Amino acid sequence: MIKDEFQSLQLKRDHSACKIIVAMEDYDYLFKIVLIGNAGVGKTCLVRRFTQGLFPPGQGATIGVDFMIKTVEIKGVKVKLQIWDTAGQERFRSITQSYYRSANALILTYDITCEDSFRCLPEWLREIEQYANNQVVTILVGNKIDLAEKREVHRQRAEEFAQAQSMLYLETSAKESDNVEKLFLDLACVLIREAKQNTLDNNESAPMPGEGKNINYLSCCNIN
Ligand SMILES: Nc1nc2c(ncn2[C@@H]2O[C@H](COP(=O)(O)OP(=O)(O)OP(=O)(O)O)[C@@H](O)[C@H]2O)c(=O)[nH]1
Repeated sequence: MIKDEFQSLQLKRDHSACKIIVAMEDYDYLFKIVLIGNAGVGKTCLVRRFTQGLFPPGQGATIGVDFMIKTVEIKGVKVKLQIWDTAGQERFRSITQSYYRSANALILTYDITCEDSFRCLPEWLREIEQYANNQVVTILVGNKIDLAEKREVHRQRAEEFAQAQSMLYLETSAKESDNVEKLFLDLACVLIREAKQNTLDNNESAPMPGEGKNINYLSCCNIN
């Protein structure tokens, strides 16, 4: 009797352990995506639009780093996206830099209505060069396209800049939900392709920051 109870307990334990393992492996890929860019360009709003389907009223500045998770399915492949939202304010730079290293993708965001946020891009690229691994996928995002009448950065100029830096380019509106889903899903698609080619940086033998290689990601996904 005691033995039976013990066996039943063992079975239950094995069963629950099994369940935990199933839950832990309930995705095919896990990717870390980090949003960077000047304060106020809309990084948090992009993340919240994608993960929660809302545009937060009176969104305050991010303090340090925040993260959210969303699992998506692309052509039968389950992809867990760990999305890190960093503070754009200069005073948090030393904290946020430490998140670049293990990122699979970076979303470098600027505000199309703010020339200054575009002018700072070379500075952000230097940060990427210095702190990210050289296989990171980088996409340049011009946010706030709902404010077309206030546009200060022409699309063509931004596209040319992105192309010169071997980055993908997309314009979004977190407010109107334009291209937000596309941004994350297309990025996931690129990352799946890279993972399949075994070129993602997920291990100790990863190249060190600054070893420098730019990558063109063009074919499988339909960014632009
Ligand atoms: N019109 C419009 N406003 C936006 C959009 N995205 C964000 N905003 C507004 O821009 C302001 C800053 O948005 P945040 O998402 O906090 O910007 P952030 O880049 O995360 O800022 P930090 O956390 O300081 O780095 C907020 O007032 C938002 O309501 C957008 O697509 N359109």
